[in-house]
Amino acid sequence: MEATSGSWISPNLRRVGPVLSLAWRAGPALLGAQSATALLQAVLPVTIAWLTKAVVDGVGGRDAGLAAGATAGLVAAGLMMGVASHLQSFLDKLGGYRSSLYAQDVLYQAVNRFSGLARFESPELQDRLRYAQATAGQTASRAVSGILAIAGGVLTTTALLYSVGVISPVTAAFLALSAAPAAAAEFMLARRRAALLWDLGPLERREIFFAGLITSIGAAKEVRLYGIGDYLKSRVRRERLQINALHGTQDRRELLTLTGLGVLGAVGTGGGFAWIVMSAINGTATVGDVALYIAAVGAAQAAVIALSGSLARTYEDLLTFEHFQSVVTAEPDLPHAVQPRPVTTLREGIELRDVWFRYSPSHPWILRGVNLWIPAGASVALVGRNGTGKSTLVKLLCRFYDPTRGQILWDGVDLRELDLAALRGAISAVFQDAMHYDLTARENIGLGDIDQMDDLSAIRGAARLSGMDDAISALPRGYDTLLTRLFKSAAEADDAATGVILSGGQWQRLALARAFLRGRRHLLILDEPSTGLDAVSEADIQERVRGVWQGVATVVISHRLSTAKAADVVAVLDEGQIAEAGTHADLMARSGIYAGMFELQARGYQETDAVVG
Ligand SMILES: Nc1ncnc2c1ncn2[C@@H]1O[C@H](COP(=O)(O)OP(=O)(O)OP(=O)(O)O)[C@@H](O)[C@H]1O
Repeated sequence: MEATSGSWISPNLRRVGPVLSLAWRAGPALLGAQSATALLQAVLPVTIAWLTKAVVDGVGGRDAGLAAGATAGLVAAGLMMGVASHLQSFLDKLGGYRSSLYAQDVLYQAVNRFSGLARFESPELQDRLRYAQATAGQTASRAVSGILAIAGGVLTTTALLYSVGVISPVTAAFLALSAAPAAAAEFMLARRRAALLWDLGPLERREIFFAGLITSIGAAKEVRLYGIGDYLKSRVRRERLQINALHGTQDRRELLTLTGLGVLGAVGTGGGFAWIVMSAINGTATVGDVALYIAAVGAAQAAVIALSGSLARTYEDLLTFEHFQSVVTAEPDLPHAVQPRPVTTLREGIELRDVWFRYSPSHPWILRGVNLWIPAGASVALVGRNGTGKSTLVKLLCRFYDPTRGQILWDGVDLRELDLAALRGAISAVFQDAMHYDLTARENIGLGDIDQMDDLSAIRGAARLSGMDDAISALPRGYDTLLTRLFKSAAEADDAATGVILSGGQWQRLALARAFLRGRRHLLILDEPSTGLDAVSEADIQERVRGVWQGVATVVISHRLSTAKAADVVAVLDEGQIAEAGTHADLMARSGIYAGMFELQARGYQETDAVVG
């Protein structure tokens, strides 16, 4: 990472442009006002130092006009100073609201552009996303304020040094001696702090994960039954101890550096003071010059402290902003066709031609030369043991990943050449790990086709097909009932009206309703659609699915071979390849893997009357 590499000033300067550009796009007038106020705040301390000299010289030289004019100027400058600092913090806050809204839009738009899944599985991206979200929240606006403060601080310090230099170059040298190392050291410390931030990333993510298990409702049952609360607490503690140790090292480094700098600063300002006093006694400087020095030292020390603080914070913010930039400027995760071809109604079918796939070069091969034909209008059941790659195969059909080798052809056209959004629009799916949205029943179904979100009759129609209409209608607020107990809608004043929790089978039916709402698309994917359903419900759902999607190419994954039996073609995935494919009758006649599995299940039913999954 750059924070630990050799040249670090220029990368930071390069980051300044994008930060300012973001603030500019979020609100140009506001950025202008922030800059003007920062400039005013930068010149006021120098003006005050010179006015102080003029007052003292005016009083010493009995020049009433000079003393009165400079005093009036001092009062006005003091007034402006008071107003400017409050105005600055007000404008910084306004700028913060604007740029965080803008940055949030840009960030989530960029994340929505990740069309595949691989990026979400990268720990590095997860860390970057966390920092990018922080940036979208506050970091960008803090960086803007910081950049303006640094520019102002540099201006103030330079002008003060110059002012002191005009009356005594040696004194100015003493003052610089006290200021320059402090600024340089803050840079160095900020750089280390930024590197620390990156090292803390994985530790903090693990800490959040374990802490989340202790507090989440999802894990509460197992945590209590297995008695693992203390174990999880110790994992949180272990991560926190490591985080604290890293912080402690940095804190000790800062203590030593800043103490050394404090001593150096005192020597510098003390030396300068001694020099200017001696000069005044010798008659080579005026009493006003001594006053200027005292005012300048005070202002310079305040400016350097503020500048050092701004440098440190802004350096960290700029580095965090780098993560935001890397996310929003990331290349597409799946190559996009230059001239994407439209997705036409599936006429012939989908062909998997020698498809090889692994999740990354360091992962094992999951699919090893799969050849499969999914005819238009027919249903294909994909069966096989756990972990043989059935869900992986359907993820490739949705183009969440591209095959590592081989091709998937939609009526002869490679999926990579098709318009990706149109391809996704042509597919309806119920995934094995279907989402439970902590939203209302209406929204849970409406998300299947966002255009119909407000069409209650369409939503009810989908729920009726999945057998959920009665159950939803009986909920406290019908279709507007929250299906979670985590939130409370604004309208709900009492506890009795808060959300409900559905059963596993009801959630599964809701996922089916979401797919039903999409209506007939060109390809239907059902990955374990009967998970959590009792045998009667399963048969009922199968019937309904057939009714709606008769004639639509369907891929169904099921461990219940009664579902497979009903399909036009059964394909057995084994060791990364299609080991057998044909009708149920063909495969039974072949007495191979499928026939063995089917007979085992059938025997289970006969002997125990139970379902063997
Ligand atoms: N995102 C991923 N990254 C790395 N490996 C993965 C990923 N998803 C799945 N795998 C691995 O790929 C293999 C196939 O998984 P997949 O979910 O496709 O199997 P499956 O046949 O659907 O299994 P099941 O019948 O249990 O649902 C498994 O070994 C799994 O660990």
